[in-house]
Amino acid sequence: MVVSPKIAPSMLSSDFANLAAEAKRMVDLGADWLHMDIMDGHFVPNLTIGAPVIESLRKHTSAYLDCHLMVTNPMDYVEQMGKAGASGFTFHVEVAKENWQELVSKIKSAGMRPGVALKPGTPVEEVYPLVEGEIPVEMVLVMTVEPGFGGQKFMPNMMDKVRALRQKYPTLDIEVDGGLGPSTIEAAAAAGANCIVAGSSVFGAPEPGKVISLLRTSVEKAQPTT
Ligand SMILES: O=C(CO)[C@H](O)[C@H](O)COP(=O)(O)O
Ligand SMILES: [Fe+2]
Repeated sequence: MVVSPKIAPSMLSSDFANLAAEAKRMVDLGADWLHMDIMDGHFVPNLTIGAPVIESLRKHTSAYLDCHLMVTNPMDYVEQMGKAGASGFTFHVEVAKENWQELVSKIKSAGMRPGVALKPGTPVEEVYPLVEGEIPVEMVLVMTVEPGFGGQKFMPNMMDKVRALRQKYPTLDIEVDGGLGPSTIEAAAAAGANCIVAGSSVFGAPEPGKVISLLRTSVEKAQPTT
């Protein structure tokens, strides 16, 4: 297998009042990562959680916290997110055109894994320099909905971006986020995505563990065997 599947339930769809228990439930059901959506009410028209919640959650889990920062000034969050115990720090390319090199370097120095995300309207070519940089990002997150809210409809035309990335970077972690579930995973896996964020399809299912394992099996089946 060239790249390993990472199934990341989006905690945005969890019961925030019981976050520690929800995180444990997802890990016990087979989640590889926990996807944490940080929104500032400015980059996107919604406000969620920040470093204090990551810090609280970190006391209850050793899971990989895959933090997706939908914020206008990601640089302002690096230090606090690192101290809070975030594992991955994925910022949006749309707000890091000038300073991405410094940002990636600071994310690494703060002990986190850097990733870059792109909105549906952003051309995939914009992230190539970040993947090929002197200090490269280690994951690209292709948004398959407009960022801001869970429960939206998957945009299949975003798979062209995933295909282009996979063709260019065979071992890169490529994450898809938004509207992923049993009815859309085949398209994403066939295009080459290996990190799968799923919120409403997991938390809304009668048996979330079955959805997690279905997502994993789809990614495994789509991988080349050599
Ligand atoms: O980044 C996000 C929204 O901006 C969420 O991670 C995403 O929407 C997950 O939710 P769902 O699987 O329900 O679409
Ligand atoms: Fe997300």
